[in-house]
Amino acid sequence: MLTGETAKQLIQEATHIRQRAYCPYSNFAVGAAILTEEDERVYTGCNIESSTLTPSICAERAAVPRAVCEGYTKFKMVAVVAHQKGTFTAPCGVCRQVLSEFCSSDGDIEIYLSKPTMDKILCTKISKLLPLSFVSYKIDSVT
Ligand SMILES: O=c1ccn([C@H]2C[C@H](O)[C@@H](CO)O2)c(=O)[nH]1
Ligand SMILES: [Zn+2]
Repeated sequence: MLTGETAKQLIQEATHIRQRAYCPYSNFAVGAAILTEEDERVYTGCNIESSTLTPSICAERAAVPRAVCEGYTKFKMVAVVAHQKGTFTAPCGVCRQVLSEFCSSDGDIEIYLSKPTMDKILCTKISKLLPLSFVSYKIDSVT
């Protein structure tokens, strides 16, 4: 359970798991941490690559099954940590779709993008990263 500066603690958890990244093909290590709405649990993941590349899994999607298998399906916040010069590392399209499945009861997820140094942190939300996602597409609300 996180208290106090929750987003920063979540970024620290993502930074920690990033050390476990298995990324011999890209050499690009990513860590992700999910804070659940229920019980404020934290579940983390790192990217895991395959020599055949296609089955590689992103850090965000490595963290999701750890939360869901423990019974947590409402995500309040997600932190993503990588080290890319001059830009933030944002979740890929597939991860955006997967995360949007598990929005908290307000219908959104806060997303924090950071480097391990935390010198700059970008705060956004899944509804901004993936507007009109498949799960939120309600035919009656579109005129
Ligand atoms: O948000 C992201 C972006 C990229 N990657 C991984 C996929 C691949 O292993 C490596 C290079 O794209 O980084 C993630 O895990 N999360
Ligand atoms: Zn991804």
